[in-house]
Amino acid sequence: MMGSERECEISLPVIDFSNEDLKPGTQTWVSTCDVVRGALEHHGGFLAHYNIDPLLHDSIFSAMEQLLALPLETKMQHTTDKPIYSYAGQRPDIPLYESMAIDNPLNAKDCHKYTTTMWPQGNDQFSESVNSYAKKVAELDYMVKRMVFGSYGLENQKCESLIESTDYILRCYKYRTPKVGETNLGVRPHTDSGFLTILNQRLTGLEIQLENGEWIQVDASPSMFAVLAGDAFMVWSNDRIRSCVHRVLMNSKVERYSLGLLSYAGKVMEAEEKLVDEEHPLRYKPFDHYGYLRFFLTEEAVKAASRIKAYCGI
Ligand SMILES: O=C(O)CCC(=O)C(=O)O
Ligand SMILES: [Fe+2]
Repeated sequence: MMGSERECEISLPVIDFSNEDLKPGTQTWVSTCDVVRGALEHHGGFLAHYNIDPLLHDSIFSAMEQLLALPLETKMQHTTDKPIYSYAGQRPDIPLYESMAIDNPLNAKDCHKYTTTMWPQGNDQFSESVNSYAKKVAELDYMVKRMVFGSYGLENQKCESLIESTDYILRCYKYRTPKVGETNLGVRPHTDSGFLTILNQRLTGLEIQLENGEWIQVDASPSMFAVLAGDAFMVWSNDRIRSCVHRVLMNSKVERYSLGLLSYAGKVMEAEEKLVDEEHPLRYKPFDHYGYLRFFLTEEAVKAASRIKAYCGI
């Protein structure tokens, strides 16, 4: 199904990224670029149908179950110098939630290093699954970014240099089931602080808020990926694209696992100059993504109506 321009204004399109005809230069590519951009401008996201090898899907999810089943002290080890939580959880306001981040999962050596921190005796299956899965989902990330650049009429070279200076994180989420009387809130409504987030969930629970305020439940399927713009994409696009509001509700009787490939700008980034004009005056100062992540948890940020505007809005 390919939503028309009108359709993607009212609902979240499901875009088929496994279509063989989806190659730069084809008519399908050109029309898909516009649907991708339309969905990101209206809702901050869309759903992507993207096939991954079922064996890889099974192995990455069992790898994540193993990881999150490690003792808390093991999971809480410091694994990155970046200002991100390598382990997040044990929060009284969202007691069901836990997550762990693997820094630079596209690099086999970094996957191996992370793995030996968690399993000093080694766990090749874990590090290989992480690396293969991240590489496969990164292909989708590149395609989406190329399409957005294409739809705005920007040179591909600009996209290549953005991708080159991008840092990736693979974050895995686990939600336990609520106890009697406990909230079923997994994660409260929020936008992500990154550039683009690509989520795949093992069980339903993820919900996306449309432009009109309506909440849409995302289906759980190995080939269904939610592609969500984060605050940095909003900065880059000078507010043409909005960051996607989403939340997680635990409505199942078993633990829920979900996986996200998150991208961050590794270099100071400015709003794309071609997206600044009289009708769209410059809205942001140069943006230091890691500076933003450090700012993100300060009291000033928590109090702000918009954290990104508080950090670098003009
Ligand atoms: O569990 C999920 O699928 C997404 C979690 C999420 O949105 C987040 O932690 O930022
Ligand atoms: Fe999120």
